[in-house]
Amino acid sequence: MTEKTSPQLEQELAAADRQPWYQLAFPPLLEQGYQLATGEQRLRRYRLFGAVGIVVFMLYGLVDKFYLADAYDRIWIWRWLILPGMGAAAIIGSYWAPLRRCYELLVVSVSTCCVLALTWFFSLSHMPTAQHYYGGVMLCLVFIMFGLRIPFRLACYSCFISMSYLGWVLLGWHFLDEAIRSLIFILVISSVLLGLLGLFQLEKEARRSYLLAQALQRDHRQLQQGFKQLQQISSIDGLTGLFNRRYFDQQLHKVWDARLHNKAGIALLFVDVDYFKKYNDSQGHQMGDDALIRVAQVIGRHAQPAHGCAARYGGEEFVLLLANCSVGQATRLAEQLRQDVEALGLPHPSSLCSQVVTISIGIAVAHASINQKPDWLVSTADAAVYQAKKHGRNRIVTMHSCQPLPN
Ligand SMILES: Nc1nc2c(ncn2[C@@H]2O[C@H](COP(=O)(O)OP(=O)(O)OP(=O)(O)O)[C@@H](O)[C@H]2O)c(=O)[nH]1
Repeated sequence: MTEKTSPQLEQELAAADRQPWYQLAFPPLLEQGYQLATGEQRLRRYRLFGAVGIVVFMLYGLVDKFYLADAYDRIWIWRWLILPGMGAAAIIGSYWAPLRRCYELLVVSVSTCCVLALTWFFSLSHMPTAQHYYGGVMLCLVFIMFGLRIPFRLACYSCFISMSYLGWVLLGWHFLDEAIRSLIFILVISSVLLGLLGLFQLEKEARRSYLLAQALQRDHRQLQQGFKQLQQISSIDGLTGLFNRRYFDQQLHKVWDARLHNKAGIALLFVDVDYFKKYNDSQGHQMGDDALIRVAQVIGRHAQPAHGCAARYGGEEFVLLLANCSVGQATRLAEQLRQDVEALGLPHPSSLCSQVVTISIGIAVAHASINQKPDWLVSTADAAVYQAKKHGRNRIVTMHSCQPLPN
């Protein structure tokens, strides 16, 4: 079965296509799908980059010893224990399902804490070397944006909080020249703005790719549905709903080829409605159509879809193909079919053989063989039905190949 695109998803795909360039969120159903589709990948990235980030953050502890020597006593515990511990806890927590819903918030919180801590570290020091620590702040923010690649919206919050605290610290950091402090702030804020712009583009691209993939999947589903409908239309008879001759021909060859090395017999029942021209002439064409539909329904009930098919061969002629069928089984089934049609009791006053609509059935049974073509079944069943007509109609005649057949 091809999966159908839900109308809501269809609408949302169209709406997402018209979204303004600055909008990053999809409509609800699409957004849910996007989060689901990318969730695992993001989680893996947070774990891997988070672990690398923790190691790098701790390595800088060696630098603190020389560059922030006067504040090292207060810093080291944060640098070596508290912040790496928070990071490690967040990574371990990612394996705990209830935490996954708010996991991104946790990642942003921990990484923002690291930026704030870095800013706090150098604000504690009065060594001239401390001013170089703005580079660390920048590095940390770039890592959050392009290493962890957190969502743009959360990155904005993180940058806003970090920049506010940095600005506040720089304002009160009087031992450094005001011009240098302004330069530091401008450098950091401009790199943050450029970073955010890049992150916005990255997220936009990722979302556009997802949208494109969804639209392609939808088109693929629609094509599959259309193809299936076309296949059905091209193989079904419009009046009776049975398969048409085209489909029957294909099935006959398929069944025959599949049983070339099989001992089971293949039976073909050729069914012809008796005196149907007279029925049409007396009852009218519309009634004739109705009678064909009723007869077709009975024939359809005797079909075994897994091993053959029932089809309208043309006009008032039908065929019933039965694989794995002996002469005895085919004859019994044909007799039952004949009786069932008769039992419909469709009045046929102009028939010369009965008061009701009846059928004649020609049966051909054979083993599939490379020395014989499957068309043999059709011509033989046709000849058999001709015999049935000749001998009075409303009867069955069986013919089979000269090779031994199962009874
Ligand atoms: N109502 C209706 N009639 C159809 C349809 N297709 C074919 N027929 C009619 O079926 C009749 C078949 O007539 P014949 O081939 O002479 O066969 P018959 O009258 O049944 O005679 P026997 O087969 O010898 O009993 C023709 O009158 C066709 O017009 C159809 O779709 N609807």
